Amino acid sequence: MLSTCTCGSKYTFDYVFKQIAQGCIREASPSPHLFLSTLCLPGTEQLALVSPNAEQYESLLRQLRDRMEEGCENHTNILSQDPVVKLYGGDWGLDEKDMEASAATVCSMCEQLDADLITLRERNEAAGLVRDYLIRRRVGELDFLEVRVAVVGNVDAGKSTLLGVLTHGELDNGRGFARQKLFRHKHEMESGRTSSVGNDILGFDQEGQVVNKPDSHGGSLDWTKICEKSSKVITFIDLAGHEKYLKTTVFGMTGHLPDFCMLMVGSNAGIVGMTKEHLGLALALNVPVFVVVTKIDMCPANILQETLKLLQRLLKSPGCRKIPVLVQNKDDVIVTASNFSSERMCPIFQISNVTGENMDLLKMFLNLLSSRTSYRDDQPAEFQIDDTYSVPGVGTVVSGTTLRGLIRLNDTMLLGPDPLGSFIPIAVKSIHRKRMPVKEVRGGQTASFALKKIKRSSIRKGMVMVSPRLSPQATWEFEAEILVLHHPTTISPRYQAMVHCGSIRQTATILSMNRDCLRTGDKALVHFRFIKTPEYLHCDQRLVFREGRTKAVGTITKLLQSTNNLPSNSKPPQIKMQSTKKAPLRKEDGTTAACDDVATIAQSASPNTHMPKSGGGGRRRGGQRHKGKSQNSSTNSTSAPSSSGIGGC
Ligand SMILES: Nc1nc2c(ncn2[C@@H]2O[C@H](COP(=O)(O)OP(=O)(O)OP(=O)(O)O)[C@@H](O)[C@H]2O)c(=O)[nH]1
Repeated sequence: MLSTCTCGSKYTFDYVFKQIAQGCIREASPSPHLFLSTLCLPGTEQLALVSPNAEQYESLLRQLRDRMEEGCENHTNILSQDPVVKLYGGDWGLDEKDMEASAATVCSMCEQLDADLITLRERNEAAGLVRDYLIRRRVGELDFLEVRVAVVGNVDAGKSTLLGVLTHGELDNGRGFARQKLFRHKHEMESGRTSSVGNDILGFDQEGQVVNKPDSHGGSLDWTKICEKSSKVITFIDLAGHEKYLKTTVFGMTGHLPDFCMLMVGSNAGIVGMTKEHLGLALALNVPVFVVVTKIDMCPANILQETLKLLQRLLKSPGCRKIPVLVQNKDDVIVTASNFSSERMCPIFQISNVTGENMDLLKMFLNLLSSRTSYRDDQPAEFQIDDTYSVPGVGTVVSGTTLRGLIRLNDTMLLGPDPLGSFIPIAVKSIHRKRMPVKEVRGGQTASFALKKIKRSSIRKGMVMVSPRLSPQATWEFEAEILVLHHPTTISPRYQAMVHCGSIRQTATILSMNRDCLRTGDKALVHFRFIKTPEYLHCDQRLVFREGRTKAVGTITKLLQSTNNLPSNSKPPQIKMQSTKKAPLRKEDGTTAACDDVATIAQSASPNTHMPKSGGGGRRRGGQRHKGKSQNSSTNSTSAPSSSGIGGC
């Protein structure tokens, strides 16, 4: 039987959070987790799952379906929500017979909903058995649930090492062994520093077991095999910890649309360098954060305690308003994972990449995470481009994230905006998802498309491919409500800084604002204008506005000046970019590409094409920084005002 019905009772989210904040999270009963995961019938105090009548069964089934489709408008399609159900008796615990009967009922409901019932944990309480189950919907043979996790933290926090350990299943030696498998470039091998956005994948099968099996020669990973065997794939967006790569890290956080952010902190170093900066970025973009404290094997106990104390203080501070929860056992994992998307809870893991301590808890947590993106196939499709490639024998390939809708092979989409704000019809020649050729992709999934009859130089990051149903418009000017997080002096009209919004990264000028000038902590409605090209924007999109140490975050409130958006069949004006002739496969920033899917596209087109070895994902290296610089300083043909407003009021 399921627990006492708690719907509509005092166990609200606030109550749950208060309980957690007061350290009552592991109270025997009532557990906050039960509130979130219990199925109940209205007006029933206790509910028999042992032998429900037809009406009860129908009601339970409906609730379970709703839980699985939570957050999805109209429920016309399924969100990848994996609910956790706890089976226990009214006084905490069931005898074995009732437990089996209850489990059989839930199992039959799962069958009806085409889902699997996975045992997470079983324990014996004073009054009997208690079991936690994960209910995971089944996916097609070549399909899998996708969750994106951005990995941030200061230099040397152990980001690349943890990803190496997780994805390759081999512990580190404390001297950079595990991260070697992820580095693809000589300068990274030499400096031990990540310099740009990398992708690594970790697959879980239906039972929640890791499927990654590195090749015994060289330790590379076969992404296609991982995806074939997985029902859930976690894509780690590995970001650079060094301040000089902050712009690339911001791009990774805005352009790669992470569902969650894993903030890494070296226990011996503590909250240093970029830690607060990265945490602030995740908060500004409303990305739920969990913290992983590394190197507990080499950290004296008092230093570790000090780091944890400071971390908890930071998370609870008015700026963060998080509820830190130290994860110490499977119970905590289940509680935090089921409540995580609420954004306020912040689980803290303490791990060692060298001894592997608590790695199982972290893996269990990752397996329980659900994507935050809901999708419906009937929505008009939108795809945002975060990189472009030239693939010999194939042509132009774009990679990015499907924001909504469904894109099928041979669909005609509108690609744009070009510098004049136009969108041109374009046919999708082939689609790859995590290096696997597929026939379609939907909202929330990353993909690469080979496009017909278009030069790579006509495409740039920040462009979109959208359904013609949307009649897209490009925007030069927009209004946003912004909050200045930091500026050394004052910001006034004509100030220019880089706007990061989705995969858009372009300098914009402040034309006007509803205050004379802005200082750190000020909020204002600000009128912006892009300096180079119009962009495809939406109201309510989050943005980051930054230049050096100046930082502001905000939300777009109005699109002000749109361009003529009629799809033009004329050849789009080409943006001046680097030549693509020399290298077999070149990225937009001129470095050799090793994109997830592009490698496969290239190989399928021409087996002799030289590509970096697979494994650990494609790494994109430092060029973005220089590219961004040139963008910043590029001359502008529009009527945008000059940048003389910097700092002056
Ligand atoms: N003893 C010990 N050493 C660790 C642990 N995790 C990482 N290291 C070591 O710490 C060093 C830095 O780790 P990295 O993974 O390169 O750090 P990073 O955060 O990716 O650094 P950037 O890429 O520059 O941002 C390496 O020498 C690792 O071997 C750990 O849990 N215990």
